Amino acid sequence: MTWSSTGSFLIPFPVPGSALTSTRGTYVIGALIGDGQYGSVYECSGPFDQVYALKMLRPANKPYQVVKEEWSREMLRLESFRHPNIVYIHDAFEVNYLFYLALERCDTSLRALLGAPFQPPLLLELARQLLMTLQYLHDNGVVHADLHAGNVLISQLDHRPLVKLTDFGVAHQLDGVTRWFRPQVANPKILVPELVTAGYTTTQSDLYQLGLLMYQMHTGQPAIDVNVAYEEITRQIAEGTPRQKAEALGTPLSQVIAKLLRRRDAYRYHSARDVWDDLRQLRWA
Ligand SMILES: Nc1ncnc2c1ncn2[C@@H]1O[C@H](COP(=O)(O)OP(=O)(O)OP(=O)(O)O)[C@@H](O)[C@H]1O
Repeated sequence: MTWSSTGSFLIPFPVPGSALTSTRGTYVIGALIGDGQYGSVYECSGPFDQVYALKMLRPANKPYQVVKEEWSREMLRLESFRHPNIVYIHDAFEVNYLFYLALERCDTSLRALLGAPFQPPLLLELARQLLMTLQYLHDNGVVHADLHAGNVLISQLDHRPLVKLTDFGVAHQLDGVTRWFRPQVANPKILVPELVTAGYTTTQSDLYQLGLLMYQMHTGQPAIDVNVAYEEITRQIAEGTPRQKAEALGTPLSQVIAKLLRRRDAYRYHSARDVWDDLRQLRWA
């Protein structure tokens, strides 16, 4: 049995075969799909034998009340969205001091597909769906702020790939302002220039993160080397290395990616819609 330390008490994590009951019925835990920084995701079977991805928020030594607030925020946010490219939430519940979200089970994540250059039609289709999703979020004043390849899930992989954006634990409601001043983040996967140099995030930060994803889909390589010290990562970002790498590619798509990766958020595309206006006109050799 796996044990977790949450401050003063030890709480057992669920194991395959165990059952968890919410007001909507019983969920039987299956295999662990994966672990992230803030959660563990299990395959599970729901009250009508449907398959879900059950995300358990990892207590990670945070006080009970803090974890509960994070879970509640993510649940309310997911419940408020109605978009075909945002992962669907079916249930949310607490069992034995642990918090769960029963989510639509997707086939894979973008992270699992990266490693070699994507064929242009696939890249364009994934970018189109991500742009449509970001425009929806930004129109509703929400910054995702955690747009890395592990959070871009994909369904119907064998048929017509359907993007499902997930993980709104960090997402922020801008409430009329354009900049969200926030504590520095430790996760190099989600750093953006304005956060590194001025301590804020904006809707255009999501476009920068999309630029990083598109660069990697286009080349098979990350635009930022994250296997180095944190200071070196922030230096690459502050000095504009990703944009320079994109420009050096010299392909039609690379010009769009380079504009997404501009250091100054004001010089990037102003909206996801503007990005698609350029992308749809690209001609591939
Ligand atoms: N609804 C889902 N369907 C299928 N797989 C999922 C689903 N949600 C998450 N996963 C997978 O579970 C794993 C863990 O996800 P989680 O969101 O906890 O962390 P992460 O995205 O890997 O990293 P981080 O915590 O840094 O964001 C990932 O491999 C992710 O692709």
